[in-house]
Amino acid sequence: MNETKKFRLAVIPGDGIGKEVVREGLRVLDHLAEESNGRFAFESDFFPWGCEYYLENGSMMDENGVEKLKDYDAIYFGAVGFPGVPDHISLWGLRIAICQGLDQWANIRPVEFLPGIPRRLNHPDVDSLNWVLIRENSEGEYSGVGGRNFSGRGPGKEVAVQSSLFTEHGCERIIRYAFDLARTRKRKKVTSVTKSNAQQYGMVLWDEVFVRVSKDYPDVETDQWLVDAMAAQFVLHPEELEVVVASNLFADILSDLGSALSGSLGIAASANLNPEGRNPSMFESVHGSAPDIAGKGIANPIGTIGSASLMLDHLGLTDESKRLDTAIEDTTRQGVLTRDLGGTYSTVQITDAIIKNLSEVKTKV
Ligand SMILES: NC(=O)C1=CN([C@@H]2O[C@H](COP(=O)(O)OP(=O)(O)OC[C@H]3O[C@@H](n4cnc5c(N)ncnc54)[C@H](O)[C@@H]3O)[C@@H](O)[C@H]2O)C=CC1
Ligand SMILES: CC(=O)C(=O)O
Ligand SMILES: [K+]
Ligand SMILES: [Mn+2]
Repeated sequence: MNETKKFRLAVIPGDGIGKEVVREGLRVLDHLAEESNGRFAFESDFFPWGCEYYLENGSMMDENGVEKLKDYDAIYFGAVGFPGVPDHISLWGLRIAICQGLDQWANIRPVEFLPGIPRRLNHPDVDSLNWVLIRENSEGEYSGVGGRNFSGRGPGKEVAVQSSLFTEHGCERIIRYAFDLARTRKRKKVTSVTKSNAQQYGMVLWDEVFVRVSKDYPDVETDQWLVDAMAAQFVLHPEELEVVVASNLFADILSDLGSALSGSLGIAASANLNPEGRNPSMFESVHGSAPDIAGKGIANPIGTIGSASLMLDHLGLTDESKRLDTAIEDTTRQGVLTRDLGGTYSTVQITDAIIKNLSEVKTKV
């Protein structure tokens, strides 16, 4: 018998429902490893980083936390943020620290319309819709450039500066990524989203790079939109969307819109990739820690389980990834849904159903 292929995972459940949904994702991964009969295995190390850790230790993660993560094949992440710690401290101290620290510059956020889910979008093609948002994940509006409390100003006269930073290199690599991805899809089309009428420096640079790079891909159709109109396009003409590339902030907002249109924020998966493979990539749901429903056992685990599927694919376990996607689809088609989708099933029951369906699709794919 061949030697077992071992994958080392860094698991960071984080805060709120992050902990509840990562637990479920790991059950699915363990199930897949078990039924592989020793073909592969996951070795998971847990990192208790998050808001509780911050309240005890004064930082969101270990001082050399990002360095520690470099030893792993992949990072499986829940969500970060909880009342008691300001959101900008928790987000910058953990998720952004990891994404920027490990140069995970491509955030892939598919928008998928699963079967059996009440439709929020009244569109004739709704059952066949799917597109993918490519979010620039290293700079732009989340570059952290700015400041507050400039000297000489008293109460009531504060000034804050929050700048966006766009580099030609940063724009080019994410735009090329989008074009390369488009070439693998049925419809070869990339839509670029900016706001270069009002943001006349960084976004104009982005537009120029987009036009230049597009010339290397004459086989790929292109489209350019301003973000306000694109928000409407998501609702009015989603059949026009295939690969959509946008800046850090714009794609962040558009991905929540896309997931809501497809049913719920709870079903959206994502991958934070370092495409060169110099550092591990990180897989997490699109949603946050949802303090409003944390601890109730009702969070939808599909976004995080779907992110495990993206991780499997990234690790070369492509059959397992496809089977997991099929099992998720079977589960929603059977009407096994959490409350955010109008169902009554718990977080754990959704996972139970996915695992059961996995056993049934073993022979199908
Ligand atoms: N990548 C990350 O770790 C992210 C962290 N956050 C943080 O999360 C915290 C809460 O942020 P919010 O703006 O409330 O966004 P959120 O995504 O946590 O929640 C928004 C709404 O969607 C619902 N929801 C989200 N995920 C769900 C799921 N799996 N199942 C059912 N319902 C779900 C929540 O109950 C809430 O009503 C903040 O601290 C924020 O900074 C927000 C987004 C991403
Ligand atoms: C922070 C956040 O909202 C996101 O990464 O989607
Ligand atoms: K998340
Ligand atoms: Mn977001």
